[in-house]
Amino acid sequence: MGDGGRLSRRDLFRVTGAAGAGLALGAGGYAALSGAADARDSGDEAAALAGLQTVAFRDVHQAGIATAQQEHLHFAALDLVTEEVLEVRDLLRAWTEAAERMTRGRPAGEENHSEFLPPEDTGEAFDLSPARLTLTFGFGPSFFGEEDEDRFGLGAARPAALAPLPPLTGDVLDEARSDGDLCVQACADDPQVAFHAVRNLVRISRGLAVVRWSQLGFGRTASTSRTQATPRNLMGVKDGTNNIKAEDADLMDRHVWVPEGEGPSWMAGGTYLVARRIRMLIEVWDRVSLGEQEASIGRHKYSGAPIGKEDEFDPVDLEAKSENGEPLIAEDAHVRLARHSDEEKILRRGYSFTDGFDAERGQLDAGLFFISFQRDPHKQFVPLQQRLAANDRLNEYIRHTASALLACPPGAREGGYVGERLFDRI
Ligand SMILES: C=CC1=C(C)c2cc3[nH]c(cc4nc(cc5[nH]c(cc1n2)c(C)c5CCC(=O)O)C(CCC(=O)O)=C4C)c(C)c3C=C
Ligand SMILES: [Fe+2]
Repeated sequence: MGDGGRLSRRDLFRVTGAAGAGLALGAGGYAALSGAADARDSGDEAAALAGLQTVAFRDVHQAGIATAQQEHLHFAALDLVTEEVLEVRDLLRAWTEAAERMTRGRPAGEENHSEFLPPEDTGEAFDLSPARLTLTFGFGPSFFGEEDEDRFGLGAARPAALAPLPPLTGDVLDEARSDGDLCVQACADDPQVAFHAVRNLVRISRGLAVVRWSQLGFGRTASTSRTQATPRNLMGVKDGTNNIKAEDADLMDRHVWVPEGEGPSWMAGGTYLVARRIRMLIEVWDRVSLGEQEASIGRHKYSGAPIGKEDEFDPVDLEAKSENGEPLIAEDAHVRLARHSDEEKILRRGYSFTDGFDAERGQLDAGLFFISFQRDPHKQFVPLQQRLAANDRLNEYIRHTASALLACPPGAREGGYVGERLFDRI
C-alpha cells in the first residue's frame, strides 16, 4: 500500500497484475462489484480496493456516461491535421489501447529503457490510484466534413442528430473554445490522473491532430447514481437532484442510448454529448438577496427543497400557490422552465470550472461546464435550452460562452477500438 493506506498504481500491479482488469467495474459502475466483494470475502482487501477504483473501459456503452460521476474533469477537443482516413483509424486504435491501459491504472505504453527515446508514458500518474478514470470519445460535426468536401469519405455515415446546434438566444460563443473534430472527456477522482490521461492521448496524436481547446473541471455538478449525495454548484445550490440516475436503466434506454435502427448503425448503443461552457456572473449573484436567488432557481438554497417544501426530494409541484394565489415556484424559475416533457429528458453530468479572474475587470471567470448526454440533442437539449434562453430568470446571472456537440459511439468490443463500425466501409 502507498502512504496513508491509499492504494497506488504500483500496489495495484503488485497485487492484481493483469487480473486487476477482471475486477474492473462495468460502465454502469456496478457490474463487477460482486467480483470486488468476492475478493474482499477471500481476504484480498487490496484486490477488492483495486476493483473499486477501476472502471472497465470496454463495455456495451462507453464508460464515463452512466458511471457514477467522478469529482474531476479534463475535457479536450482536437482538430485533425491528417487527411488520411487510415491514419485516423490508426489513431483511434492507438487511443483505445492507451485508454484501456490507463483506466486500469497502467502506463499509457510499455516501459522502455532506451536512453535515446522518450518514455512511453509521461510518468506523473505512476504512483497514483486509477481513481476510477474513464475516457469517453466523441466525433464532432466537422469530422464528417462539409457537403461539398467529404474530407475522409465518411460523409454518408454522418448522423442527422449530429447536425450543428442552431443559434440559441443569448449565446456569446467563443469559436476558439467551441466544437472540434474529436473529443475526449477524462473523468477521475484525482485531477492528476485525468490530466495525465489527456496529456498522453494528445502526445499519441502528435502529427495527426492538434488540440483546439480544453477545459478543466473540478467538483461535479450532478449526481448520476443513487449512491451519491447531490453536490452544489458555484451558485452554492444543490444541483442534480432531479437528474436521471444510472440505476434507472429504462430511463437510460429511453433517453440516453441510441437504439438499433435509429440513425446510422455505427451509433447504436452510443449517445450524443452536448457541452456548454456557462460562465456565472458570480459577483452579481453574490450581491442579490437569498429570496431572489431561491426564486431564480425555484428551490431553497440550504435544503435544496422545491420552494414551499421541506425536503430536497419532495416533488416539484408547479401548481402550488401561496396564500395570496401567487405560484410558489415563479413563472420564470429555472426548475419550472427546465421541467421537461418526457421526450426532453437528459442526463446531466457537468462540472464546476474556473479559469481564474478575467484581465479586463478582475472578475471571476468561473461557472458550470454543462455536459449532457441524450439520444437526440435536437429533440431534447435544443427545445429545453430554447425555453431556458427565452425566459429563465437565471439568464441575468449566466452567459453561455462556448458550445460543442459530439457523437459518442458505443463502447469498444474486446479486441476492437472505439468507433470502429464507422470505418466498416473504408
Ligand atoms: C438545457 C439544459 C440546462 C442548462 C443549460 C442548465 C443550466 C444550469 N442549471 C443550473 C442549476 C440547476 N438546474 C437544476 C435543474 C435542472 N436543470 C436542467 C437543465 C439545464 N440546466 C434540468 C433538466 C433540470 C431538472 C428540472 C426538473 O426536472 O426538476 C437545478 C435544480 C436541482 C436539480 O434538479 O438538478 C439547479 C440548481 C445552473 C446554475 C445552470 C447554468 C449555469
Ligand atoms: Fe439546470
